[in-house]
Amino acid sequence: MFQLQKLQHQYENRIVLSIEEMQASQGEQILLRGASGSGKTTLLHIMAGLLKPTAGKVSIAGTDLSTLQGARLDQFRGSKIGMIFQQTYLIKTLNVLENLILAQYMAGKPQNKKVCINSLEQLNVAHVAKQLPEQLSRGEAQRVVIARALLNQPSIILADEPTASLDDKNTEAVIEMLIQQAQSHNATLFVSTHDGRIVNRFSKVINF
Ligand SMILES: Nc1ncnc2c1ncn2[C@@H]1O[C@H](COP(=O)(O)OP(=O)(O)OP(=O)(O)O)[C@@H](O)[C@H]1O
Repeated sequence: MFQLQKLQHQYENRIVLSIEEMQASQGEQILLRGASGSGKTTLLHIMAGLLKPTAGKVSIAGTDLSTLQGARLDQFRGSKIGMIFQQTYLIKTLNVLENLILAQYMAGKPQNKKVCINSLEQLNVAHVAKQLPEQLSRGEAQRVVIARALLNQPSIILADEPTASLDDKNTEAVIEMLIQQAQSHNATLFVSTHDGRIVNRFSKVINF
């Protein structure tokens, strides 16, 4: 369901990423492991359609991302891809619930408060629904972002260094949560890391 072919990316004429082929089947959980600067964030941004690769092709659920642009790409991303990136992209002036409703709107889905609250409940953060992003602790913000990423039942979840700067206990909890949630939604999960602590939780590890 996920396929990447002959992918290459350059920043200012410097090749930072070059991958011949990568595939994942539905529900597979994959760790992208590499040192700082090896290109993990670049790859995840390309997979999310946020960055256009210099060359190559990315297909998600049978759709070649390069065939989508503008609103169609936004809608595809919103409905098929759950993103847990280092920047949370939560809108500061909207409360948590409104941020989730916005995510439904962006995906072209009906705006349904109950579904949003349910998603927050699954991550144990329904109590912060009325709070603004700046009023959340880091752990709460991370759970809210995961709840939002899962809201529209994506077929693929992309998490960029979700355990960066977390202690061992929280690292375990976040990875457990991501794996569990991906499993229950039968979503394909890609997690990038340079954190050796989480390698054992994944059956497939791709080294950069
Ligand atoms: N916008 C940009 N313009 C120029 N070079 C960039 C840009 N973004 C990233 N790079 C370079 O591309 C390379 C890969 O960066 P990237 O952020 O993808 O790596 P990473 O593996 O995610 O690193 P980290 O683990 O530190 O987050 C690095 O050498 C970085 O300096």
